[in-house]
Amino acid sequence: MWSRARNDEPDLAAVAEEAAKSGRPAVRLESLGKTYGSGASTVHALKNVRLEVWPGEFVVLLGPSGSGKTTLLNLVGGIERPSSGRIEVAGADIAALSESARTDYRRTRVGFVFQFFNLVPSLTALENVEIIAELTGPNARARSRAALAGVGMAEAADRFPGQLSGGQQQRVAIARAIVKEPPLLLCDEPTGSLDLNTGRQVLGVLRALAREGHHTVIVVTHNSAIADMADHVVWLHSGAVSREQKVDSPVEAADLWW
Ligand SMILES: Nc1ncnc2c1ncn2[C@@H]1O[C@H](COP(=O)(O)OP(=O)(O)OP(=O)(O)O)[C@@H](O)[C@H]1O
Repeated sequence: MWSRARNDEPDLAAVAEEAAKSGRPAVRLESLGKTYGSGASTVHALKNVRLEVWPGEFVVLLGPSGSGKTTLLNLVGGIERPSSGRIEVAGADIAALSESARTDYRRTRVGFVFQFFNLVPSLTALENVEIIAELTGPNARARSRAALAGVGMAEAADRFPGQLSGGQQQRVAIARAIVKEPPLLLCDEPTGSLDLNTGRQVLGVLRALAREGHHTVIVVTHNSAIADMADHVVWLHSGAVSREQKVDSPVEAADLWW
C-alpha cells in the first residue's frame, strides 16, 4: 500500500500531506522531455515542458493530433518514464521512483478515465467498481457504493454495462477511477464517444469532483469547447506548451455547446 515507506522509497502519502500543508502544486513539471526511438527516427514528443497545476484545479489540455497530450498524461500518471526533467506530484519526483514504487503510485495516487469505458461486461456496475476497490483497501463494497453514489449512479449498481447508456457507463468508469480516492484524476478524451448531452453530464461529474476539493482533474481533449469550463487551459504544440490561461469564471458543464 502507498502509506508504507519501502526501503528508502519516499512514503508518497506522507509527502503528499506535507505538500498540501505547505501549499505546493499538485503537479509540477520542470524541463520535461520525452523522446521515442533513436537516430533518424527519433520523435521528440515533449520538449522542455514546464507546468504547475494546483490542488483542486480542473485543467484542460488542448492541442492538435500528435502535439504530445497523451504523452504528457502518461508521464504524469506514471505509465511512462520521461527522457529528461522532473515530474513532481504532491512534492515527490515520480520520475525518480523505482519500478515497484511507481506501480504503487499508479495504483493508489492516480485515477484514469479513458474515451472507451472498458467495463467488464459480465460484471455489474457495482462489481466493476469493487474489483478496483478491493486492490486498494478494506470495505470495498461500501466504498464502491459510495463512489457510484458520488457520480449519480447508485440506482444502477446492479445493472450490467450492456444495460447502461454510454454516459452511464462512463460514470461507472469514473466511479471505478475515484474509488481509491486518488488525489489526481487523469482523463483522456472522456467525452470522445459521447453525444453532447451525456458529454455534459460526464463533464459535470468531473467538475464536481474537482470542486469538492477531493481531486485535481486533468482532461486531455481535441474538443476546444471543453476549455470554457476549465480553471486552467494549457495548449500544446509540437511537444511544447504554446499557451496557458487561467480562467476566473468558468462556465458550467451544462452550458457547454459543441
Ligand atoms: N510509443 C510511441 N512510440 C513512438 N512514438 C510515439 C509513441 N507514443 C507517441 N509517439 C509520438 O509522439 C508524438 C506525440 O504523441 P501523443 O499521442 O502524445 O500526441 P497527442 O497530442 O495525444 O495526439 P492525439 O490527439 O492524436 O491523441 C507523436 O508524434 C506520436 O507519434
